[in-house]
Amino acid sequence: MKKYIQNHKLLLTSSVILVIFISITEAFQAILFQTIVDTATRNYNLGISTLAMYTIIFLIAVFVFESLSKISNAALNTSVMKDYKYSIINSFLSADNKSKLTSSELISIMNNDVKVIEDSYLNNLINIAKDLFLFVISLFLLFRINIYLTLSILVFGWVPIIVPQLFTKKNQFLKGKHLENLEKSVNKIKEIAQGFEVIKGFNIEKKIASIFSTINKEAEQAKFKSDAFKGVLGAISIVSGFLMFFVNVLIATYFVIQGDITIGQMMAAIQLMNYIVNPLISLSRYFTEIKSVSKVISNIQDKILNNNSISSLGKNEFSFNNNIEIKGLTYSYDNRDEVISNINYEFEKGKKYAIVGESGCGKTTFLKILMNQINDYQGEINIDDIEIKEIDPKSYYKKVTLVQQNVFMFKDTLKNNICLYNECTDEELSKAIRQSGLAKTIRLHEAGVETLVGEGKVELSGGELKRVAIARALIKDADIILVDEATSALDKITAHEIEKTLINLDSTMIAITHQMDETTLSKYDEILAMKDGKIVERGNLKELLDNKGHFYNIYNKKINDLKDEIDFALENPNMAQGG
Ligand SMILES: Nc1ncnc2c1ncn2[C@@H]1O[C@H](COP(=O)(O)OP(=O)(O)OP(=O)(O)O)[C@@H](O)[C@H]1O
Repeated sequence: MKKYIQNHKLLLTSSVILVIFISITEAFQAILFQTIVDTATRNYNLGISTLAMYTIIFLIAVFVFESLSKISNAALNTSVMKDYKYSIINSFLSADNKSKLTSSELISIMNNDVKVIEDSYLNNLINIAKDLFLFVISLFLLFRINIYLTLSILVFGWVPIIVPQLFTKKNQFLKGKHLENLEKSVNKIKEIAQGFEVIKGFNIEKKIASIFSTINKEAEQAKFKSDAFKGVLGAISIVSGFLMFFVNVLIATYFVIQGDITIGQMMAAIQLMNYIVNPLISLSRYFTEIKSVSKVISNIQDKILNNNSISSLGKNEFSFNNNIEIKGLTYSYDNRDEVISNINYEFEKGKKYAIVGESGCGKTTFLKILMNQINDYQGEINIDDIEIKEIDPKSYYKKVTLVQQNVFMFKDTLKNNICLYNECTDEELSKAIRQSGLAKTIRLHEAGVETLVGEGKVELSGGELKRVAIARALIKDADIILVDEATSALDKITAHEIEKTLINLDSTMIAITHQMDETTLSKYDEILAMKDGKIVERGNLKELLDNKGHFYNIYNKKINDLKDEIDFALENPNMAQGG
């Protein structure tokens, strides 16, 4: 956090200078007060107009310094928090997949933790500067009035500082619990918003509302405990402050009776005592709050800002002219069972490969490794003799693309969703639209490529989303397209069309497919049949069917499943239509 504040030295300096001026004007109020009272009690001989003029100067000074100080503080807050939030998002985007936070954790950090830091750290730093100056100036002025009063304050003044420090740990603990529960509550709210249709569709509104109610109750209770403890802590500070204040008022009264100070000086001393006592109370609170929020700051630092960026891994430029050679590729999540087990294979440039296999055999994991999303595997993956880990990920992602099962859409225009905020010419865009088969969709909407899509806007069908993903790959002129079940959740005709579109592209394509129809599969140069993390068979469709091995079994099972589906639909036309 210090680094972010230091980056705005000018604003920090102006904020500190302005609070010094505020402290001086506030302390001057005591002197003005003393002058007025001593004039009233005839110790001074000043006219009312002179006193009025002093008062007006004082009011103008307060207005100018207060407003300038607030503006400067706001500018400092805005600039520091802007940089801090940017760094968090930047670190989130540079993190590798393993150390990435979940979306709820990120939202919670950006909404809750950052706000706590702004309120309890940044604002308190300026408050500390202000109170410190007010304390020093007031002490100096009081010293000039009476040395014994000053000494008494210096002795008793530590009470309100020391007492709350005894409770810092408990305060930190309660604040931590509050944030922890708040995060759980945010997660649930997000789930409710995302799962709206499932909740309605299965009539579980009441159950979900009741689960939320429990989580929300816990969050509110944790907040209450933290606020209540903070309140009691504040009360303890205030009482210790009052104790010190009244002891000193009594001492001042004694000096007036003795004739050592005037009534005006006593009034000024009381005012100055306020300016000494109050900062002492506030300072201890500010320090306690800063200490408790430092845990939140170090948490953000550890969780996200200290993440190793994946861009620090490889340095070589990506180039693909020959082949991808895989040797002894083995991988297991968290050192458990092997999900990918000793794969040896060679993909050749320009060819189309289909990966088939039963659910859970490791197809997606294999693709994630090829996509450089997982890089703690054993074995080697060499692209034109350069190991993927040695290739600069930025240059890799320029030419390798993944068409995922779920295509994420930004709430923006179709054009921006295809070009993904990169410059792309009208010709490039039209070509990508034509080749991906999106032209019909775009013609349907009046605004064409400027049509707003995404949640709450035009929602694209499953097939159209897949076509957007293909258009993205075409726009970046990808050398390698990895496809993770591009046709899942699509009807047979659309699925067939999408797969046909992909097969007709020039790029090298490695696609997980569940399309067990002869027409599609026969178009692939090679089919890889996977089982238990291994490639157990390879060859073109005819070869694999002739082999009558693992692929043959999967293929036949799918065909039989399809036949059963058709028979069921014929026997139960109503149910089939409904489902
Ligand atoms: N992030 C993860 N952490 C731990 N285990 C995982 C993780 N992702 C996948 N697995 C496990 O690894 C195995 C292979 O999963 P993978 O998704 O690669 O299979 P798949 O063949 O693509 O399955 P499907 O066809 O159902 O998508 C499964 O047992 C799965 O539970």
